[in-house]
Formats: sequence, structure tokens, C-alpha cells
Amino acid sequence: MDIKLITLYKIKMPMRTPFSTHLGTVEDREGIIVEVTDKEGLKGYGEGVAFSSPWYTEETVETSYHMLRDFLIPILRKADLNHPSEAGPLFDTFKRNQMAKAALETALWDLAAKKEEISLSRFIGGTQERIPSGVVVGAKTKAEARRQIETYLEDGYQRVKIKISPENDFEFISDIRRHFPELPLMADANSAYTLNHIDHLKRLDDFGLLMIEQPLEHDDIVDHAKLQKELKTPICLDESIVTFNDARRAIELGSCKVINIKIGRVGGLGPAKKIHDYCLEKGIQVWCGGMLEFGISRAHNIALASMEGFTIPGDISASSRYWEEDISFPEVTVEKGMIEVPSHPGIGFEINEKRLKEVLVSKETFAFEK
Ligand SMILES: O=C(O)CCC(=O)c1ccccc1C(=O)O
Ligand SMILES: [Mg+2]
Repeated sequence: MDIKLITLYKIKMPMRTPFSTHLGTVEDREGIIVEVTDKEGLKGYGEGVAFSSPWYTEETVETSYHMLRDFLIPILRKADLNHPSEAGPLFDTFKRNQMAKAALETALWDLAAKKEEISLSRFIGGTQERIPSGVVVGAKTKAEARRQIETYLEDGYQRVKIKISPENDFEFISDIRRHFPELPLMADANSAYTLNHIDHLKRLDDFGLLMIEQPLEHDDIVDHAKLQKELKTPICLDESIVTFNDARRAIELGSCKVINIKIGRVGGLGPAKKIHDYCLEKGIQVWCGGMLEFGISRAHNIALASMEGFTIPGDISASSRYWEEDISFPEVTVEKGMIEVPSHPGIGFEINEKRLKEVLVSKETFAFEK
């Protein structure tokens, strides 16, 4: 792919409003922007979506940076890739660290699409010109959740997801259902429950949720299979699906009816596509998850979600949902509940250099000599 240099930008930006789950609150979002420049001067971008602390998966901004600097960039330097689909298998020389892998792998996909002068969406086989948009409410009180939902519905969002735990689920969901009886609503537990909560969870069946996301442990697929047999509400897996084989095994066991695909969590666009294709074949629904991300990862999500199997509105919202000003432009906007898939080459978004400078923590460049 004729790579000339790679630049890593570590950044930090305050969220417009803090985002809370039962696991903790994110106020300042740190991240890594990966810029891969080829010999013609074309630039591809990727984003490392790990958080500052390992509350969602085991990765952090610092571990991702270490993986990129000390393992992934060096192995890429030695390899002579012809196509970005070769990066995933190359990086799997090293175990896990999916978000670090995805940060670099997605930059290679953007670069390759730009070289072909087609949009990333077309390059990966996307067919949809606009995608339905959903939004996540991360509120501490039910009054705050209700206010947020009202605003989001005015903005046109087609689906709302709330974060739940055994302590607040009935309070939040029953209040939302009373005020918004027809709202396409789902709940994400981020592993707040155990199998001891089966009867508790069964009672949530009455609320007509689209699905319940990751009720049980982050690395479980066996207990989820037991739970799915007892629940009418479809189970969607998020944290449990980190590789293609995780998806294959979960589907074989009946652990879920839906999979939330996050490019970062599964190690890149290549694996994300592979999981999508398999789910489509097996009749398992998929949607694109979010990571409170900046515009580069959001752009990759939009390209992924333009593929045929992404029929459910995902957690892809407007840039303004989380940011005063994003590091890319144009900002992602939601019109009548839909986000337009760009037709420009690559991800179809540029870096907002002024904003990147404002939020920059550090910058490091790695030259590739042949
Ligand atoms: O709007 C978004 O970006 C996704 C919000 C969200 O639910 C989430 C945010 C951070 C980490 C994990 C999750 C999740 O899907 O579990
Ligand atoms: Mg989730």
C-alpha cells in the first residue's frame, strides 16, 4: 500500500454532557487519531476508541497507544500489504487488543478507498444511501431521561436506548413507557444482571422493548443462551462478541437474536464485515454500536452501517449529541431521523485542523523506509 508515514494524535475533549452507565461516568473523552500517509500524499484516518480506564473492555487509551507504537506499526512496517483486508489477519499475530488493531486497520481501509477514488461505503460493498439513526440516553434520573428523550424525538431520532441496572430498570422503563407508549425503545445493561435475575428480567418482557443488550457478563455466551430461552425480549450481545468466532459460537448456542457490531470491539472493518455477512446468512439481526466517538470513528460507522444487513437504527447519532465541535467536518447531522452516507472518496469527511489542534495532547510520527 506504499505507506510513507503514520502519525498518532492523542486528543482529549470534554463531553457536552457527562455520559453515565452503572459502571461509571465519562466526562472527558480521550482518544487516538491515526493518520496513514502514502507516497502520493493521500491520507487515511482511523480512530482508537478505547476509554481512559478499562471499564468497557480491558483496553485503555494508553494500552492502545502502546500496542500501536510497539507492535502494530512495527509489524505493518515489515509487511507489504496489497489490500486493507490483509491487515486484520496480520495483526492477529498478536492477541486481542481489538481497539488498537481497529484504529490502524480502519485508517488503511480509508486510504485504500481514497486510492480507488470511491467512497468507503462503496469500497466495502455498502448499498444504502442513508441510514436510520438512534440515540442513547445516559441520564442519572428519570426526569432527566424524559427531557432528553423529548429533545431527541424533536430532532427526529428513530430509536432510543437507555442504560439500565436492577436498581433502576422498572423506574426508568415504566416512566418512559407511560410518556412514550409507542417509542421504539431498547435497554442496555452492560452486564448489570446475573442468572439470579431471571424472574426480574422476565417482568421486563411486558414493556415491549426492541431488545435487551448485554444483560449478563461481558465474556459469557452460555448463561445468555439459558436466559434467551426464558425471555420473550430478544437478547442483543455487545461485549461478548469480540471476534468472528465469538459471533459464530453465540449464534450456534442461541445466546442472542441480535448482535451489536462495533468496529473497535471486533478489531476492524474486515472482521466487522465478516460478522455482518455471517449474521445476514443466519438471519441474525445486526446494528452498529457506538463508543462516544469522535468524527473519524463515526464516519467509519456510517460506512459500515450502509451495508445491507444494518436495518435497525444503530447508536450512530449526530456529532452534536456529544461534542461542542467535532474534530472532523462536515459534522454528522440527522435529518428526519436519517444520516446521509457520503459519496466522496474514502470516509468522506475531512479533519478539522483547528479543532484537532485545540484538543491535541500529543503527536508522534513514525516514518516507513523501505
Ligand atoms: O452513543 C454511543 O456512542 C454509544 C453509547 C453506549 O451505549 C456505549 C458507550 C460507551 C461504551 C459502551 C456503550 C455500549 O454500547 O455499551
Ligand atoms: Mg452496549
